[in-house]
Amino acid sequence: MLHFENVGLRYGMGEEVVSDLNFSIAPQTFQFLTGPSGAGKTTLLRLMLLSLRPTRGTIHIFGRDSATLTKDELTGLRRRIGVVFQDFRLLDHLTTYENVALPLRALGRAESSYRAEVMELLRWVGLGQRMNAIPPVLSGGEKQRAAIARALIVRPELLLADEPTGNVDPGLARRLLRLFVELHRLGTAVVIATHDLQLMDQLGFARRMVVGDGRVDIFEGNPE
Ligand SMILES: Nc1ncnc2c1ncn2[C@@H]1O[C@H](COP(=O)(O)OP(=O)(O)OP(=O)(O)O)[C@@H](O)[C@H]1O
Repeated sequence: MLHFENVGLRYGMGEEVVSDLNFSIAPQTFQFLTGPSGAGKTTLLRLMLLSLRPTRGTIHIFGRDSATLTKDELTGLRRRIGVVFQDFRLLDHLTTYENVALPLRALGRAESSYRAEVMELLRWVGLGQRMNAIPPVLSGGEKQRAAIARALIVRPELLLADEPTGNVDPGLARRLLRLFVELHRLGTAVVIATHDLQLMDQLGFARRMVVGDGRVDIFEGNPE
């Protein structure tokens, strides 16, 4: 579903942050993206989302060469991707419930068809009591969980998450990881950027993509 061929990226006139990347993300797979701070994990996630264009090489997404996509086509493809970024990007004037329901509303679904589903997911991520709160009054960890719920609610084909358990305690991190695994089992390809070795060790089957020195080394997980 996602294929990088000789991809390189530099910001402005700087050195290449990543060079000659060649890898694929297959449907229904689970991978961690890891590596030292500043190695290029966020850059790689932004390339996968096509919010950054490679300075060289090609990226194929859902079978299409990203360089040939029109703006509308790009918007259509992005709807198939769930994203959790470090700055959450919640809408401050909407409640937590409304933020999470937004992608379903955008798909034209009637509220009666998704209300119970949204509430169940919010309870699962520990926001059952915060459904009517607006993001400015949520803690960092609560915002992060709202952003995760919003990314998961449409069961995207591809999920890209940047440090999704960075602001929560270990118990909740394990619970959120279970949610990502469940999504994967339902058919989503999951990419989680993390520094958390303990978290990665909990999923022996997950592939590890280690970013460093501009390259990505891939270590396959154990068979499930
Ligand atoms: N918009 C930008 N303009 C210029 N340089 C950038 C930009 N964004 C990132 N960089 C540089 O690119 C490199 C990779 O950054 P990136 O944020 O992808 O790393 P990271 O592995 O996600 O780091 P962290 O783990 O600290 O979040 C760093 O040297 C960073 O300073």
